Amino acid sequence: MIRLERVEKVFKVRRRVGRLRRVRTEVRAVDGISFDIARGEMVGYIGPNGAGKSTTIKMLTGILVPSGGRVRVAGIDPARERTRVARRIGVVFGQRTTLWWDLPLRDSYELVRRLYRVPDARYDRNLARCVELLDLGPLLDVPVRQLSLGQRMRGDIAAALLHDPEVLYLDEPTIGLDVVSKAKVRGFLREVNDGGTTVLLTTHDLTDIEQLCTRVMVIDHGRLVHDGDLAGLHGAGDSERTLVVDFERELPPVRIAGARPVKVEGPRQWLAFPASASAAPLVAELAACYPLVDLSVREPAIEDVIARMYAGRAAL
Ligand SMILES: Nc1ncnc2c1ncn2[C@@H]1O[C@H](COP(=O)(O)OP(=O)(O)OP(=O)(O)O)[C@@H](O)[C@H]1O
Repeated sequence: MIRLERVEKVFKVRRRVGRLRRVRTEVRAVDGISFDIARGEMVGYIGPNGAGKSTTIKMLTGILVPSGGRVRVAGIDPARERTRVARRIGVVFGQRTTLWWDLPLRDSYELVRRLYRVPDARYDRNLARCVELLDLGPLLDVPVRQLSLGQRMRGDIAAALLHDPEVLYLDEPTIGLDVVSKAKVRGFLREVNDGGTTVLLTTHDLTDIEQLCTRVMVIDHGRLVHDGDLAGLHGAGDSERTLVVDFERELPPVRIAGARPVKVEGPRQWLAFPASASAAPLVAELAACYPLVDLSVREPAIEDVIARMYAGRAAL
């Protein structure tokens, strides 16, 4: 469905040197990336800030023309046939809305319908499904500017799906959302993918990846440094997850096999354990041996996982 062959994107920029001089330099935002994504896959695309994720997605939509290599989406070259590719893809940028700010959601959707010439029956069916699964009913007549971030995000995701795209690109779809909204968005994306839509998901939240993607690609300095499952990524860098545990009262740092105490703050304690291991036996032991009130599992930051991955390689 998506094929990249040695794709490059080089930006020419002018940099200030000293007070008066400016020199021309190049930024290699994407530096020879190749990958294939099959129809129906849901793939995570992660990396630190400035790694080249957005640039890749912009080349997949045809907004940016590659400096080298070959891009195909559903067999189409996006840079040459931008309108044709637009009918096959949906895009959600978490940080920006594609909706009309002053219009109610319903009117924005109507404009999308006309823009893509979506047949009435198909539009009605898709809208009804999004309204039901994303709880948009009470929001349809509210102007976009009055929506909360989580509501707006759900509105944006629906707008991207009304024309039945075969491929969905999501750039940080859960950024800034509370736990409930995140769960709603993730549940919906799972349904969309189960329905056969190919999804490429960019995120800084490893929980998104853990809950949604069987495959994750990591980009750093414009290069692909990992393509495999999340456990493989954690394993490559010996990264750690953290159990955040609330006890009934203050306790000395608890010691259980397979985890190490990291921090104690009143009745709350943080315990690190290998990210590739299951949390279940640790939770069972804590529940059996200590006065447990609440517990959650935190994923490591993507930056930490990548730093550990490099450290692991350097040690080989
Ligand atoms: N239009 C542009 N002109 C010049 N340089 C650019 C342009 N767009 C991106 N870059 C540079 O290309 C590199 C990759 O940027 P990109 O936005 O693709 O990263 P990203 O992985 O999406 O980062 P983030 O997680 O912060 O969104 C960065 O060094 C960035 O400064």
